[in-house]
Amino acid sequence: MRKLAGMRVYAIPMRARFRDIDVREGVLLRGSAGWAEFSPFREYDDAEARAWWSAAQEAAEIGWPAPIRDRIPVNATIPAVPPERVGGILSRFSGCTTAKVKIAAPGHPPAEDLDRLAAVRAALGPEGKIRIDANGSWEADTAIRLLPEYDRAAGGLEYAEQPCASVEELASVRRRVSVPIAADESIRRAEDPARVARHEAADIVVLKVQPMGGVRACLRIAEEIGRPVVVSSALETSIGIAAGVALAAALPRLEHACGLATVGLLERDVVADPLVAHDGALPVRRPEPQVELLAAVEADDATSAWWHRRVDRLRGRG
Ligand SMILES: O=C(O)CCC(=O)C1=CC=C[C@@H](O)[C@@H]1C(=O)O
Ligand SMILES: [Mg+2]
Repeated sequence: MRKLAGMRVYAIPMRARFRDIDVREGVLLRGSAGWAEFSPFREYDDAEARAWWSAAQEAAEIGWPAPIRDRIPVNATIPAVPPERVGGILSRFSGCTTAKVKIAAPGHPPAEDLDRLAAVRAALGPEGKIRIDANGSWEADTAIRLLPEYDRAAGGLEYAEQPCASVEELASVRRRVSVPIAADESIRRAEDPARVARHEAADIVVLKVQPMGGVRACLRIAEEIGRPVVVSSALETSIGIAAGVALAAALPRLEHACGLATVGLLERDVVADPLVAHDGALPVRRPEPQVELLAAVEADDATSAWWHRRVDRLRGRG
């Protein structure tokens, strides 16, 4: 098996479990345009991972469109943790006045979410903005019943991200509740992201560079859908986050804080000057990995072999 020049497989523990992930894994590779990250989640098949590979190719070999802003406002991201952990997690997001809170984790009752939301509101104060993300867990009826309760517990919600799985359910919930609806999986895991717009299923769309196939692909989708965009991460190192920053920097309009401050959820990073929030924003720049930091997060042999096989299949050599 031929190894890509400069290809490194990393494994980095998360500070708190996030979407059932305790250790984030992926590949960093260097091309003529710079370093790129390729980190589709393990359970995704090759068909789904293909768009992530295209995004890495764009970063490595082409680069990104010119920025029109130099600072990206970002939100804090709060995993489904008990309320007493909220303060500690928020402290990793310097100056962020918007928080996205994970809710509806399997096996956890709504009461836990409501306590978490109250703790986030207490920490942010009345001016803060709170959004929630259910990752499509609720039936439409449940969403219609619970969203007003969550709205009250949070002291007002900026929006609810993907409360239900299907576009039809999102549209029906949106017609019945006053909390604005954002679409995430209905964009990034859909054959046709524009269905969200045709069904009037969302007020806001969440765009992630890797699953959507790159910065340019995201810019095209944003134009086609014509809704306000929140650029969010796929839980990358600063190398992958830089692509999200490039998208947020190139969008014609950016009205909401972006979910790009997630490097703080990882125990380590691969660059000396990580893309973490300062004063509630990320700078628009493209950091380079450092040799010693790459060495410190190097995956074990079995993990590395698994990722090399995945990359080889996507490059047509598997
Ligand atoms: O949007 C954010 O604040 C951070 C990114 C984030 O929440 C996610 C990143 C990667 C996988 C997802 O389960 C999750 C999401 O659903 O938005
Ligand atoms: Mg989401």
